[in-house]
Amino acid sequence: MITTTGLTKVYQSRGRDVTALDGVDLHVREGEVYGVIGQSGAGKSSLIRCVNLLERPTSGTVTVDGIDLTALAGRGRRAGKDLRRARSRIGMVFQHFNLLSSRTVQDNVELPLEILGISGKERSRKALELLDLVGLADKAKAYPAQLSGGQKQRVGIARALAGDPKVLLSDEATSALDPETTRSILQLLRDLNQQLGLTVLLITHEMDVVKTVCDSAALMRAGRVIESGTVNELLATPGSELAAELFPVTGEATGPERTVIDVTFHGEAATQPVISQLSRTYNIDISILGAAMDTVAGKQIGRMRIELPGRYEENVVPVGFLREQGLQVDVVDTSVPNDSQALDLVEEGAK
Ligand SMILES: Nc1ncnc2c1ncn2[C@@H]1O[C@H](COP(=O)(O)OP(=O)(O)OP(=O)(O)O)[C@@H](O)[C@H]1O
Repeated sequence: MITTTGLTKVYQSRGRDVTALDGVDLHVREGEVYGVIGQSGAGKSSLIRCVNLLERPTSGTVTVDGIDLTALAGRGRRAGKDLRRARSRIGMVFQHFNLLSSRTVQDNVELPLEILGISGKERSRKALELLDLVGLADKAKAYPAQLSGGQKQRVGIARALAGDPKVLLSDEATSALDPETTRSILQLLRDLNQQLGLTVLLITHEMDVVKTVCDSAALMRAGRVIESGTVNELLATPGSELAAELFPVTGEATGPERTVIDVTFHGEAATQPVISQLSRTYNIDISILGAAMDTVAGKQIGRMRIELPGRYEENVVPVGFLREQGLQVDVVDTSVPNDSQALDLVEEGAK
């Protein structure tokens, strides 16, 4: 639904170049909620502003729903007719809501419809329908100043949906909200995604947002995408930074000559008594250093950090046993062999 290829944005600032985006390739599938996470300055805002051509990229292309937006003329307020039409199919939600304080809630939602030249009666019907959808049917005549932050954001979302977009872009939509309101707004985005089949691209600096609502995620640093994939793929990728942050477990080895591993349990594996089987089969004592259960991307996942006696070379077979049970095993000490060397060792151990 959204594809960027080689997206680059270089700003001129006080006579020098600032590279905000450095060749970003992004693929957002139809109907998914895709989160881009990164620290301040990583380039997230530049990315979202380039995706709807509020900023014109220095190079690279942006395709939304099959239309190459970068091929259409203009940018920002000076967009040409074709670009404006394409942009009306992309809703945008802002961190600080950007509501007009002199207009009622209903008139705020009607604004994009006025710009599209829709008649008064039809505008009013559509705005009331959208306010009902976001749970604010009773606030149509209120003014933004009379609303809570969460209600203002609901109005922002209703306004973003006015042009029947297929894509919703969300720029830190929950950053100004308290945790409970954040949860309700994320739930609303999820509901809209499912009810309307809306594709959502959101940027955030909060890992909890990704954990709560995203099907896929990308990690940005210094204008580049460092990692990306579905949340489940990321969680199953050994060494993934996003996975470690989405689902951290801690715990230190209790002494030398120990092997510390993180075991991740997905789906069926979560209910198998693998740790006691491991202990019995190989007659080893296992210490649990840390553990957590959580719901990530709507699925129950468990992660446990355990310690086995002896160095890694002595534990190749038990580690292989865990992997055979369908568990993901990450060895915590980075001095251990890489995956293919580990596989050789498992094969040798099995002989
Ligand atoms: N209009 C601009 N002119 C010059 N430099 C800019 C401009 N906009 C952004 N930058 C620079 O580009 C880089 C990326 O900024 P951007 O706002 O895209 O990052 P971000 O990840 O969204 O950060 P934040 O969460 O703080 O908004 C930063 O170094 C920033 O200073």
